[in-house]
Amino acid sequence: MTTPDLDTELAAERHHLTESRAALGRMRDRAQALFATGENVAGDAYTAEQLGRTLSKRVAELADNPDTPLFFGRLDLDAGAYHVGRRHVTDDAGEPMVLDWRAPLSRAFYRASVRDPQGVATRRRFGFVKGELTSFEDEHLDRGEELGTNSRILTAEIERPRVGPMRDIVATIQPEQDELVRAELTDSICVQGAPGTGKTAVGLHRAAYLLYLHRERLRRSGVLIVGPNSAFLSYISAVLPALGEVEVAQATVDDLIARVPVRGTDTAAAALLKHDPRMAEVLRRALWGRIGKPTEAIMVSDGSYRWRIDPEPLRRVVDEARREGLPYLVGRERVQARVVGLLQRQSEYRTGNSPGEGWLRRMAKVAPVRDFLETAWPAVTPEGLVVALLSDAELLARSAEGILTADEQQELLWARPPRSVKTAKFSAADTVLVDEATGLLERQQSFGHVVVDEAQDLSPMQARAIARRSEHGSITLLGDLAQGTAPWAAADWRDTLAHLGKPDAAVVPLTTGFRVPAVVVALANRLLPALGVDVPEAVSLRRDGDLAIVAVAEPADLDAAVLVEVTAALDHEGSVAVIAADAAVDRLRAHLKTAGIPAATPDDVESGARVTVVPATIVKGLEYDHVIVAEPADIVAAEPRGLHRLYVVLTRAVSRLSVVHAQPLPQPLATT
Ligand SMILES: Nc1ncnc2c1ncn2[C@@H]1O[C@H](COP(=O)(O)OP(=O)(O)OP(=O)(O)O)[C@@H](O)[C@H]1O
Repeated sequence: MTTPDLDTELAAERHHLTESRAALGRMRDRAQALFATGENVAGDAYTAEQLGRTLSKRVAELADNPDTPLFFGRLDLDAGAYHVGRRHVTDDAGEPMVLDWRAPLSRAFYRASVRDPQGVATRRRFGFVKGELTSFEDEHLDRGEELGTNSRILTAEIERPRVGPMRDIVATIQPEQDELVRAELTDSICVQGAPGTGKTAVGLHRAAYLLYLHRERLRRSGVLIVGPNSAFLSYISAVLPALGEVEVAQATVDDLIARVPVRGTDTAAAALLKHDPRMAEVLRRALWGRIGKPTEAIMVSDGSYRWRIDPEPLRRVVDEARREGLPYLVGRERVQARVVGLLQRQSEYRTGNSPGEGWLRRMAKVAPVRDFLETAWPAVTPEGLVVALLSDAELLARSAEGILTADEQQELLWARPPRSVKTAKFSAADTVLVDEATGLLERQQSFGHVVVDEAQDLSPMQARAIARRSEHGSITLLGDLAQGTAPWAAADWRDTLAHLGKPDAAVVPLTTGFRVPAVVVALANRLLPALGVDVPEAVSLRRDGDLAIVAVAEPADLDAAVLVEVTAALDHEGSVAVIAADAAVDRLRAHLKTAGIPAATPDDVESGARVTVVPATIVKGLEYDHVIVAEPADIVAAEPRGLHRLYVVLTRAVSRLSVVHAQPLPQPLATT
């Protein structure tokens, strides 16, 4: 840095920060005032409500968090200097004081380099402590100076202790991440990245970026973030609001398809089969096989008239509607409307008058038309279709012929069919079948953009459920094949992309790790050859960090050893997590409690407790400064893809990892 008078310069920047905060405050006051008077100016109740909603959103978007810097960088271009920050701030004359990080001009902040300066003479990064500007760092690109990942401010940001929910990374997005964040709305992309390479961060920032660039369009169609579980969703839930985006839907795949309550269970084999893409074709056949060939005429009495439609034209109506390839219930409505149309034509011919709306509605419901529809194109619900398929061996055999073996069909059939659709005890896997059936029956909402995190665990049928919700939009798929723990986890992204209906999406790797220290990555990487996937190894940017392997003599000593590690970790700043096989979680939590250390659950990101005890099966996507893994052999033994689970568990640590074990370490870790 070669600034003539650092103090004066810093004072000037602080002044600009104070002024910008004040200007943002005035922008918020104006929005607030409009919000307060909105009801008086809007004509009717509906417009008033719409306006009120827009304005209250606007007020929320303009919220200022005093703990985060309003701007974090400055670009000196030929055309002048711009501060780059979380949102646009303008002075009372409308002149920019802070430029939104997503504005086209801000792009150079992330991408400019000595080789390609993009008009930038100097790039300045600011250091902050709790929203107070404390330092800055200049790169004079025009003089060939470039810090890259050696930036002190970037390093401090990456190494800062993690407490509470996930934070945004707008100040330090790296060039290869920025390329993904700013990809076109029409581009569907798949990011394969090792643990901690910023996939989640990239996905969330991409959502914010797209909303900025295509605000109106995406407000109408919506942006959806799909994550693996509710603990993960609450961990990431603060990022988009901090970026001023308060209106993005976040859901797990299960939330998305939750049409029926889950009250039943499956064998592992049946669940696997229900997530198999062959089931889509079986369901399709079961549904369309219901359509019958009209053999009888329809006769309708209408006052003194009698109308008749012969089987032949009825057959034509049904065949035509079938060929149109519409969702089943839309097709049914078509058939109904066309049959009424045929009646209408007869009536017009005979009476010389056009019948009114009431007549058309009545004809659609008369018994002969209803009876015809019930045989030719029967009504059905998604739940009804699934119940029928899983209860009726003959229907299943007919629908699955040449697709499922007899054994597979047997595996699917309910041992005791429910008495009615209402009393059916659907399993979690049945819900994907019900969703597939829904997609066959009716049109589903398609979002403008869908971000899917931890996508390696999507089953083909879950991928199809997401495909239906992004049919007219694009997707960002984020994941790591090495972290696939579901029985149907993907081995190749091309398969998942095909099921998602985006077979041509680019698969882009991210390899620089921002979370896990190099010593810990080296340990976790020992598992990679045993995981059976072809992925690039992570390269950690972090040289700090500690790893301790603690062997105890007896299983009975394990909890005490974990307690020692937790106590030691509490001497340092940052969050502490004990991660264990699910079955050991209650025991460990009780042990800590007896020792006077209350532990939070992972759902509770706002909890004041510094220690969290986390079941291995829900730790995916989360991170903690100090991680204590209790008995890795139990984590591996708990499930078929236990080694993959252990890989996930070991890569949650930001600063320190302690592995406490009484049993021998799992094979790949034991070899030193
Ligand atoms: N450019 C960056 N600057 C600062 N911190 C970053 C950057 N990129 C990522 N991080 C931080 O690194 C950590 C890991 O990021 P993130 O959770 O997005 O990784 P991931 O690839 O989704 O990991 P996993 O595979 O474990 O789910 C987070 O704390 C994130 O804030």
